[in-house]
Amino acid sequence: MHVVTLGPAGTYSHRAAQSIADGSVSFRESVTEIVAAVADGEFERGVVPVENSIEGSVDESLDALADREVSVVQEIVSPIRHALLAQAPEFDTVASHPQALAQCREYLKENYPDVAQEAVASTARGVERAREDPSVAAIGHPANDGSPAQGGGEGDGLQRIAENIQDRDSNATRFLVVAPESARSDAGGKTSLVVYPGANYPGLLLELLESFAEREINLSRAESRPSGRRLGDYCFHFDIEAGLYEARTTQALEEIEEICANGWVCRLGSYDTEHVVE
Ligand SMILES: O=C(O)C(=O)C[C@]1(C(=O)O)C=C[C@@H](O)C=C1
Repeated sequence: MHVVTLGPAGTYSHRAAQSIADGSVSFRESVTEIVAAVADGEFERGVVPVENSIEGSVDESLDALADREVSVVQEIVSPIRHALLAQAPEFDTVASHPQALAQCREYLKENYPDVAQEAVASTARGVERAREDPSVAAIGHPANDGSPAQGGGEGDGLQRIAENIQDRDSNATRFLVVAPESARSDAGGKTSLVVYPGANYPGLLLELLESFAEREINLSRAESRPSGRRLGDYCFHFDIEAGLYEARTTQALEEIEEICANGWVCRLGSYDTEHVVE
C-alpha cells in the first residue's frame, strides 16, 4: 500500500501512516496536498490529522475532504506526548506545527514566557530547524532526538530538554485514512458525512439532527465550516456511530437528502474500530 502523509519524516502523521503502510511512506507539506494526491490517483492512501482533544478540528483537513472526491476508510487515534528538543538548554525560539504549539500553550507560558514561537509546516520541520540552529528548540515526538536508537545519524542528536509538555495528559489526535472514492465502504460502525444544505431557515440544523436522533443514531462529531460561497453559508461535517450498510442510516440520509434538495450530501464512507498508535 503506497501511503502519503505530512512530512518530513518524524511527524505524528508519519507514525500513524507507518501503522497502515506495508512499504515506504511518501511526504507532502500540507494536508491539502495529501488529499489532492490521493484524489488524483497518485497514492492509494493518505493519512491526515482531523481532530485534537485540546485544540479541536484541523480545519484544513475538513475543507480538503469537502472539496475533493475521496473516501475515508479508517481512523487512527494516537496519544500525543510532546517533547522539547534542542541542541542545548538555552534557546530563543520554539518552532513547531501551530497545533503542537497550541497544545503546549500553558507549558510555554509558564516555563519560557520570553521565548519566541515560530509556526512551521509540521513538528518534524521544527526539529529540522532545531538541528540547523542552536538558538531554536522544537516541539515534537521524543523519538526525533536523533539518537542512534531512533535511527539518528552521528552528530544530528538533539537533547530532550523536557518530556510530556502537552497541557493535558489526555492529549490525543485523530487521523483519517483517505482513499480514492472507489474504495469507499458501507461496512463499519462509524461513518463520516459532509452535508451542504444550500438553504438557510429557522430549524434547518435541528431538522438535520432530528433525522439522526429519531433513528437512535449517535453523533460522535458535528462541525460547521464556511462553504466559501458567501458569509454565513456553511457545510456540516457529521461523524455518526452507525454504518452506511444499516437501514436506519439509509433512511436518515434519504431524509437529509430531501432537506438538502438545493445542496448535496457526501458519504465519505464507513470504517471500523479505532487503531491506536503510540
Ligand atoms: O506536525 C505533525 O507532526 C503532524 O503530524 C500534524 C499534527 C496536527 O496537525 O495536529 C498531528 C498531531 C499533533 O496534534 C500535532 C501536529
